[in-house]
Amino acid sequence: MYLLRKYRARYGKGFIVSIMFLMLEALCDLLQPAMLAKIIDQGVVSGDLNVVYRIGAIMLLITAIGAGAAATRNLISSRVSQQFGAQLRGDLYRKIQSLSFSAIDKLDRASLITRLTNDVTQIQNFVNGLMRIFVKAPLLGIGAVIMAVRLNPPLSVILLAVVPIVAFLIVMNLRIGFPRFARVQQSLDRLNGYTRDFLSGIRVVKAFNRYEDEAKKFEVANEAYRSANEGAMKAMAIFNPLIALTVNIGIIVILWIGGVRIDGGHMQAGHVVAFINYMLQILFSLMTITMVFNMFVRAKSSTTRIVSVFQQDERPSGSAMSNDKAAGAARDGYCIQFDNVSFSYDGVAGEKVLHHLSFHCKQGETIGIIGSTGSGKSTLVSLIPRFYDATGGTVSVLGHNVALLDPTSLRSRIAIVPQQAVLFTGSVKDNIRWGNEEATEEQIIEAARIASADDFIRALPNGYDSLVGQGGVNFSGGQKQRLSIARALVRKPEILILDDSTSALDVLTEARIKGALKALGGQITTLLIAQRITSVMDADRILVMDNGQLVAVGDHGQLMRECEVYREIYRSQYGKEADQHAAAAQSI
Ligand SMILES: Nc1ncnc2c1ncn2[C@@H]1O[C@H](COP(=O)(O)OP(=O)(O)OP(=O)(O)O)[C@@H](O)[C@H]1O
Repeated sequence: MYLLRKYRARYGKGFIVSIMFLMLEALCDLLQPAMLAKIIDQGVVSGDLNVVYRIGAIMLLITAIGAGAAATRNLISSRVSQQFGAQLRGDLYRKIQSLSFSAIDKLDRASLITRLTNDVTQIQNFVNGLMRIFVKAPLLGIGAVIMAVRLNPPLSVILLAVVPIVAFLIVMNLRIGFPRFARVQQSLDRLNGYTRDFLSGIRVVKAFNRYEDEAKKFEVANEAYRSANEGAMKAMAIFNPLIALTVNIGIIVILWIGGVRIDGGHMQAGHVVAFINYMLQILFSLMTITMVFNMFVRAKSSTTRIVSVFQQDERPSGSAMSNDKAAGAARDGYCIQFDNVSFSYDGVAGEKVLHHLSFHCKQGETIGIIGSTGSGKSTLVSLIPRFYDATGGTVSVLGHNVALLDPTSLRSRIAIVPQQAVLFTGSVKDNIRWGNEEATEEQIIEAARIASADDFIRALPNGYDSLVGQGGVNFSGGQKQRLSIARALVRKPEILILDDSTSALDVLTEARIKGALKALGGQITTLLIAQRITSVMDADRILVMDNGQLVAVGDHGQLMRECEVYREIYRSQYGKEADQHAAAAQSI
């Protein structure tokens, strides 16, 4: 119903025109057996060739009209269903892009791919089926019953026995088929999930020689998919022949009774032929209805899956951020401020990942964030661009409470370089420009220079026009990170978040990038998450995270004197010398 309402206005007209041609086609089909009866009874049996020619010509004309209607209907239905499918796929894609991060976390990525491809195709096929055969089948079925009753009321009693049995078989088929087709979709999701995991981790699989295990996992999923499909097909394989058998028994009974009645002079041979034709039309329509109901069952489970995406929460909304860059910061002097912030991925009642954090930083400062793995560093920075909303306390950017800001407007001020560098297929230049479509050639080169990427890009055979393979396969981890940093810088952000995105760089290159950022003279406020203590040592201030708590804030010297967690991290990375360094720091 949801999809029907959404697309009725746009495709309703084409759908109705197609159905009208379909009705014309069904009418032509229905007239044929009655005319055939006339040819046999009035022409062939009485040897009147004129009747044969006259009615034969009319039959030809009706056939031509039917064929013309079928061709037109085919053209319209194909166009309407293709356009509908393309729009549904596009709308779903846009919806997925607009989903909030929590909604994306809830939906399995592999299942999103199946929804965008297979599920949309199922619905598109069903819509096409509706316009091609579905409406024709009941029309033809009901029309054939009416024509048969008009032709010979006593013989049509046989229909009274056949039709209810077949209707019962169809209902049973649907009841058994629906859960089976739903299982087919679920197993396809799992198969897609394994395929995606395997392909994205193919290097690791090869490095660990895990082909066999991965192949086995795939086989299990593949086998489950096969068995689910087989189960669904079995239901069809049993019921369709049962329906055909019932109708064929009906035909035999007609032939038998018809023969007796012709012998007794109560019926003409042409009527029996026409009656059998109508019976075959009824069989065709019932078989078609079963087939389309099966399509309906698949389309219904696909529709449920697609509608559940459409009903997910979208990105939160809010008011646009003032364009006056200084205005916000001037109000309280802080670029970023966390005030008693708590957060849980499962809403207010869920287990907290961040506990009552409070800190602030001024415009142009560099803030290092360090802490053990899983301590909440990435979660903390993801609250700044409103990827998630804090479940307690307030996060402010340039003096504005982010919970009241429009995320697009807020994110236009922020650039984030994620842990996993993501590159797209295209040229190096395109990849950097992706951060800011309006960036000039000079700005791209400048961003690459600050990110220490300019040298290696120029050394490539085609420089900035060199091609990046899918997922950046032809670049090293450090090169990918530098290109990602350049992409972030070309946005000219006020806030730059580097989420462990210098981990693949050697210390020297990392120092060069930090030096170049510093040389920008405080235009950018930088939050730098790092595992290596050397990465954050020279930051203006360092936040030390432990188990979702902010245990200390200070510069390196201060933390070495006052923070045991920080000293512990230092010790773990510097070994024995660390204690001497710590002692020296404490004496400062
Ligand atoms: N999308 C998510 N849904 C649910 N829990 C999550 C999600 N992302 C992270 N977590 C959980 O939140 C906690 C903090 O994770 P986070 O990624 O912020 O830590 P981190 O300090 O950045 O770790 P690392 O240094 O390993 O990247 C972890 O317990 C993690 O399992």
